[in-house]
Amino acid sequence: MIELNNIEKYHPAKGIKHYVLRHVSASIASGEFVSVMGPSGAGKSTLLNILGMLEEPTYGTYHFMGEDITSMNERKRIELYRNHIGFVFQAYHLIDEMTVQENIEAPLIYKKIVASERKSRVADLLDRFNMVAKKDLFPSQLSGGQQQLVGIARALVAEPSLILADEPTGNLQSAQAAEIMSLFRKLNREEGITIVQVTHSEKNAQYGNRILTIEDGVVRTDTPVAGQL
Ligand SMILES: Nc1ncnc2c1ncn2[C@@H]1O[C@H](COP(=O)(O)OP(=O)(O)OP(=O)(O)O)[C@@H](O)[C@H]1O
Repeated sequence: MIELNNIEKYHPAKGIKHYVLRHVSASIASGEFVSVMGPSGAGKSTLLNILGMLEEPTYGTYHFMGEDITSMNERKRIELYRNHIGFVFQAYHLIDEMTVQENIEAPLIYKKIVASERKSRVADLLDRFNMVAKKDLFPSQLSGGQQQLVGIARALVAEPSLILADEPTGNLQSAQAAEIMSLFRKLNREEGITIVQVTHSEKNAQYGNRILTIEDGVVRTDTPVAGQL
């Protein structure tokens, strides 16, 4: 599903190249659940943003589902993103002025999906996540764990093949974090959704099948998880 070949990313500042990623090559197969770990500032979020087409690498190539993203025009890239990728953020990034229901529905409006289909998909997700009673509340009226469930429902509503999650439980208590990780495991195992998450938590990383560690922009280790949770 994902093939990164010799990816480099730097930000020029005062004539000096500040490298964030160097010589990153990696492949992720469909159906995997991969955790990206490493110290603060190592380049994890940058890597995830490149995978999610939110940032472009300075050099190297990125193939997603067989297509070369690095040489693709923006319109096609956005279409590929909308059809295949769901992003989950640490800080949820919900729209404060929209209700739970409207937040979940938003990606379908961008995809120009008709209202009846939108309503039915949103209703299914609300039901699945036990949030029917909360559908008319605003994000500020929910707990952190509930807000993240809405964030995940919004990522799922367009039926993505890949979920990218940047510290999805970073703002949550451990019980809520475990609930979110169990949900990811279920989506991965039962629905075959590929997941790549950035995490600082050893425990969260054990829910996946593989751990990539990054240090100073370089992939240091790539190891399977023994005794996956
Ligand atoms: N637009 C930018 N301009 C200059 N430097 C940047 C920019 N974006 C990121 N960086 C630098 O790139 C490096 C990697 O950032 P990144 O957010 O990918 O790290 P991270 O591993 O996700 O860190 P954390 O765990 O703290 O979130 C950091 O040193 C950061 O300061």
